[in-house]
Amino acid sequence: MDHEKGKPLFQKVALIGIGLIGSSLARAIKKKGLASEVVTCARSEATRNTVKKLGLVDAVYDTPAEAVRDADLIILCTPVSTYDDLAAAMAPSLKAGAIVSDVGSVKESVIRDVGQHLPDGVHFVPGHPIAGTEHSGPEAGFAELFEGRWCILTPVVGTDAQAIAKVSGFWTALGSMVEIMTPHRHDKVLAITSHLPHLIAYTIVGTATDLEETDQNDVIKFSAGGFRDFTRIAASDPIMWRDVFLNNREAVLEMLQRFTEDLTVLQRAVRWGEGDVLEDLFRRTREVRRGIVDAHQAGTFDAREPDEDPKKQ
Ligand SMILES: NC(=O)c1ccc[n+]([C@@H]2O[C@H](COP(=O)([O-])OP(=O)(O)OC[C@H]3O[C@@H](n4cnc5c(N)ncnc54)[C@H](O)[C@@H]3O)[C@@H](O)[C@H]2O)c1
Ligand SMILES: O=C(O)C(=O)C[C@]1(C(=O)O)C=C[C@@H](O)C=C1
Repeated sequence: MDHEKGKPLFQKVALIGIGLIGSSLARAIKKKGLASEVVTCARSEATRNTVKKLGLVDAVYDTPAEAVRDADLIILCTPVSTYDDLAAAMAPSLKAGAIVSDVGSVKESVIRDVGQHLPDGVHFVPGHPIAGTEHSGPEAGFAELFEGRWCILTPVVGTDAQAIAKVSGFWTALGSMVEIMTPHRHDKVLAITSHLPHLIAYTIVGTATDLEETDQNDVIKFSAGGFRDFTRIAASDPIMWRDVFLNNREAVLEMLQRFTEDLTVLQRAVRWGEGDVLEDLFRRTREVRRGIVDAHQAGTFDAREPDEDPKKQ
């Protein structure tokens, strides 16, 4: 379903949560004219005032129930452990035919937590934009965040095809490329491509900061290259990531097990001076990186290099 320029895809969009992802959506929807009205809700008066000051939406409510009234599209944009309570709170106020979606970084638990509360006649099309930064809050968002990025949709079998097409058209209009997959596959793929890298970054930065004070000072002083890249990832929102690991436990543990075995092989190679083992792996991984860069250049992959993102410096 293509977005006809100048014609909104939805009358009213309600964003539940307005941090990095919610505020980026608000900015992008406004910029591209995808909705006649965009509203949100926030728990604290301070956040409501910030959102008003930034002019991100048409109205800011205190509760999700007020925000979703008459909305055609509702997108949950809070940490995934909040979804259960939020879905319960907003369910009685949803209009018939409304589409509920989300941006959560895990999908099986979200389908379980949200799906149980939605009334008949409301469509649920779970989503996950593979786009973000280490920053959080309403000031951190930007309208271009989703451009050239993948958005994965994980509707369950039997979901209304028109609702899926509308959500897919919405992300395409935001500049994303859309892929549909099962929630199980999503959680497994993201466990290795996103969740484990974050866990490793949190670990390595934690290990470095647990060193004796003199070593620690040098770590900070000389952190220009690889370590600095890890610190960017390890600066990501603690609550969001706590919730990811609590809600994708099995897939993360499976990937962590494989990772630990591979790390042990490398540990052994270092200990016994097995240069060929190290060189062989490093050659293979360099090819993976080159493949990703080539795919970027051919436009068949995530179109933007991370370094091009001004908010990530
Ligand atoms: N940050 C990323 O890189 C990224 C990328 C893709 C998807 N996601 C997903 O997007 C969602 C939001 O992440 P974010 O990066 O925007 O986080 P964020 O911390 O920037 O924003 C979350 C917002 O939700 C609000 N919030 C928390 N609990 C709430 C509640 N009970 N009711 C109302 N508001 C509440 C917070 O106050 C905050 O403003 C998460 O589910 C995350 O998994 C994040
Ligand atoms: O680029 C980053 O800073 C991100 O961490 C973004 C990233 C990722 O791991 O790729 C993080 C979490 C998401 O759910 C999707 C995207």
